[in-house]
Amino acid sequence: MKKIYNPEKTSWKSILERPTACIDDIEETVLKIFDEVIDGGDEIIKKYTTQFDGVSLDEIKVSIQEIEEGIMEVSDDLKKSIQLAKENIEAFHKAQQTDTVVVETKEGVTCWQQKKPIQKIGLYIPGGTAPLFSTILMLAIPAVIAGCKEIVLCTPPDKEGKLNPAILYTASLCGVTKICKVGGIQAIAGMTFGTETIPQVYKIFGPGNQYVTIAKQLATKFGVAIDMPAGPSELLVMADDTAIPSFVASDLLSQAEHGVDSQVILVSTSKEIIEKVEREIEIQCTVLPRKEIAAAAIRNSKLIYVDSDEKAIALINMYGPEHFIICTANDSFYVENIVNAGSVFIGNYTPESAGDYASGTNHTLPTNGYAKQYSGVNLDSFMKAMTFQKITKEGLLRIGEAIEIMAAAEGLEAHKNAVSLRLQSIKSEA
Ligand SMILES: NC(=O)c1ccc[n+]([C@@H]2O[C@H](COP(=O)([O-])OP(=O)(O)OC[C@H]3O[C@@H](n4cnc5c(N)ncnc54)[C@H](O)[C@@H]3O)[C@@H](O)[C@H]2O)c1
Ligand SMILES: N[C@H](CO)Cc1c[nH]c[nH+]1
Ligand SMILES: [Zn+2]
Repeated sequence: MKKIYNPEKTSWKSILERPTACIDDIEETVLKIFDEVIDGGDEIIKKYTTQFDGVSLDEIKVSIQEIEEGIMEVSDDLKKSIQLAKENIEAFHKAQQTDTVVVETKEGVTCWQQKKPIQKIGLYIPGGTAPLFSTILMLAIPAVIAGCKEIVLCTPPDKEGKLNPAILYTASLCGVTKICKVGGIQAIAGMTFGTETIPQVYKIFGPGNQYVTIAKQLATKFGVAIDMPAGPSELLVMADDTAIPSFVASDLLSQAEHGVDSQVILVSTSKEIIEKVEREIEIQCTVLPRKEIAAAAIRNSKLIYVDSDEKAIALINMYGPEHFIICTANDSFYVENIVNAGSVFIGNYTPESAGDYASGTNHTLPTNGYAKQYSGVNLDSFMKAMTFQKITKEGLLRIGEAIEIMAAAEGLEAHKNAVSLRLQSIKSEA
């Protein structure tokens, strides 16, 4: 891990650099695959699945038999754990439902706003190096609460062309019926343009590696909406000398093991804590099954010493981490002053893994600094806020003249007429 003991001597830009590839590096490949999928549909999806996932698929859609067999393979312990997580995620996302907002802005002029579900959505579930069935909970649960009608799920197959049983169990538990064995850029192309098997959707959700994330971003040029750029995982821990080094190291490694392009950062006001955490990372990393991946991500990562909380928070807000853990005595300072982070974890006993799986919050979060302008997935992500209005004759008499004057000032005579004709009619009745 790169050690930075004096941020004043290093440019903040270089401190905050991320290892993710930039859009230009991948754009050409994505647009080529998009073009081919538009013309060739399922055949092209299968061709790229062979190229990138190393498997030749007979069928893209998972059959009912495959789902039933998968469900039987999942242990009771895992089923119970998934159900506990589901309860918490459901409770937290149900509580995000809002009532219709109704306002009579002037007597006779009633405006209201009501949320309506997005009818057709696509869920991308990462599966390149680990089958992230927990992401199904994070996406399908709010989608069902919102009332989305058509939910398609895409996730990469393994080398035998199969999906992990826990993916099949969780999808079926959450009410997803159409599951496609396709990942990467080709999955995003399928859901953006539609193929014989994969339905075209209005909005694509879900995290993924750089290929998936950049494909999602480019897909928006073709009319589909996306939740946000949710790419390689990140964690920033702020620790003072009340932090527990082994806990901090375990949190940093938890996000480092996601992928070689993940990045984890420790910011601390204690040089001693930095040294201890660094040693703990070395010890804990060696026994991890994914130690090569974690070690590669750790090489992208940084240990930063700062001499004040004010400097620390300025740096953290400039970085905008996906996950932010606060392990300091004065945690309220950071809670009050953090403005750019996807999800915040407070105290020595709030591991980031809790939010990844089971506390109730959503783990699909903005990365790469996008926490500055995007929220993580939440119930509203699956809905549109539609507005309605109803105006009585009396109401139009109250606001009509203002509309006429404004329309005339914009030089839009037809707009003015739409009011004037009605006002004349009302006045002639009186
Ligand atoms: N931000 C979030 O909310 C969040 C949540 C969970 C996971 N993640 C991230 O999701 C990612 C999951 O990555 P993953 O790779 O395990 O699974 P993935 O499903 O995102 O990607 C796998 C796919 O990438 C494609 N691919 C691989 N190499 C390619 C190449 N050279 N060219 C074109 N396509 C290629 C393949 O088609 C493969 O199916 C990790 O980076 C993890 O950190 C982020
Ligand atoms: N930490 C990931 C989001 O960056 C989510 C996840 C799923 N499974 C384990 N972790
Ligand atoms: Zn994780």
